[in-house]
Amino acid sequence: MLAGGSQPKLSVYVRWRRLTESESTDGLIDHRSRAVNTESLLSVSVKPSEGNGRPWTSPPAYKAIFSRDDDNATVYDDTVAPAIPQVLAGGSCNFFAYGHSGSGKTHTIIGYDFERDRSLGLCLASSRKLFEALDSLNQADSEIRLGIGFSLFELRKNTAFDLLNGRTECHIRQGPDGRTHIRGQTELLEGGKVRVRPLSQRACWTFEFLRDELIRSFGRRAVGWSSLKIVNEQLVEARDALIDRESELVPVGKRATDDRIDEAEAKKAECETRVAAAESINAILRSSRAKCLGAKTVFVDLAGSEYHQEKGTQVALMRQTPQERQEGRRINTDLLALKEVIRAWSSNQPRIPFRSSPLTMVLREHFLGGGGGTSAMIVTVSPTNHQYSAMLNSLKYGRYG
Ligand SMILES: Nc1ncnc2c1ncn2[C@@H]1O[C@H](COP(=O)(O)OP(=O)(O)OP(=O)(O)O)[C@@H](O)[C@H]1O
Repeated sequence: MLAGGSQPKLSVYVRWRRLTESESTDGLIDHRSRAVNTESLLSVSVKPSEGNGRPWTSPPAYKAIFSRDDDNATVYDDTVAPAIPQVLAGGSCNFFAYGHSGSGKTHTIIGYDFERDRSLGLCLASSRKLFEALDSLNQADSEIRLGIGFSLFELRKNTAFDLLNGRTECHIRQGPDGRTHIRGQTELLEGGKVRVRPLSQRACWTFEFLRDELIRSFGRRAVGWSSLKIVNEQLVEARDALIDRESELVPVGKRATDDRIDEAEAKKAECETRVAAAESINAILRSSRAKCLGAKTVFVDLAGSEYHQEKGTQVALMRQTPQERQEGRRINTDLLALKEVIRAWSSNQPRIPFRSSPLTMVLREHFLGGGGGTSAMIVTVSPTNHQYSAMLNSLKYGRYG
């Protein structure tokens, strides 16, 4: 690994993917990194070893470059480990993996080998460290029991799929409080009550339980299309309100007569309950002796960057069906919106365009709820010549951090 210096608001890292068994070492991209001085960020120069791709040199933009030989534990030590004290002090941190399909985003964020500690993805390595710290806090104070509330969902088009709850479809809405809410279906119950299911959050008290839940629910993601996965880990306490958010019983103001709920009343009741739930959670957060309670760590495994096109650029894609083209356009909109949000947020602009896409709406509170936390993007790239243009696209996206 090669490391640079200074601390921008979003740290950007580059990770070269290890070669797979079917890839030969011929035809590898020639790449070098350099820092102007020890304080500066690194600049990367790339050119294909054969073929006619143009050489390119980035401005100083990257905090560190991970080589093909660096494993997940090395990436964790440099990117997430420094943020753990911030999370334990109540801050919130965001980590994104950006890159073309097959470049190693899921390998980095989730991991594929759960038996070897050094292979755990960033979200599991982080929760393992957090559990070690929480165990000490729990032992030191018998009146508190801290754990991690974890949620996992996939974002496709305008819908979030709750992977902890059988891949239930959830809708992304902006509430009157300006915050984004991910809500499942509204069901009518007996006695004129409505159940509004928010995105599930599983309370975990041990690392092993969280890991097994993640492995089990991760298998429920859609296959065959490059999708976007978000893992959210929040520090919680074993008092009811935080854990019982999974089902909220809301009395409907007006009893339904012909099996149809008065929509306005249901919406009002939903809103009131949400406010009440938020207030009771806030009361717990305020009264708790644990200053880390409520801190969040978010890991985002972005969709394949080959769909990302800036105006005037052309990226060659395989032959696609109309449905794939439509989904590709949606991915492109999300990635472009995220880039604009990062750009505005990193340069402290007064207006950040969070409402431009469902992805940025969902990430809004994570960007704004920083509270002394860190944000980082790991740009994953393949070292082979035939993925030169996709690799270049990814490096260029990451230089704006
Ligand atoms: N740094 C690495 N070391 C070893 N194997 C890797 C590394 N990066 C990726 N791989 C392997 O390459 C394959 C593709 O990686 P991965 O599934 O993480 O790609 P991806 O970017 O998430 O792709 P997609 O966008 O299609 O989901 C996997 O088999 C993964 O284990």
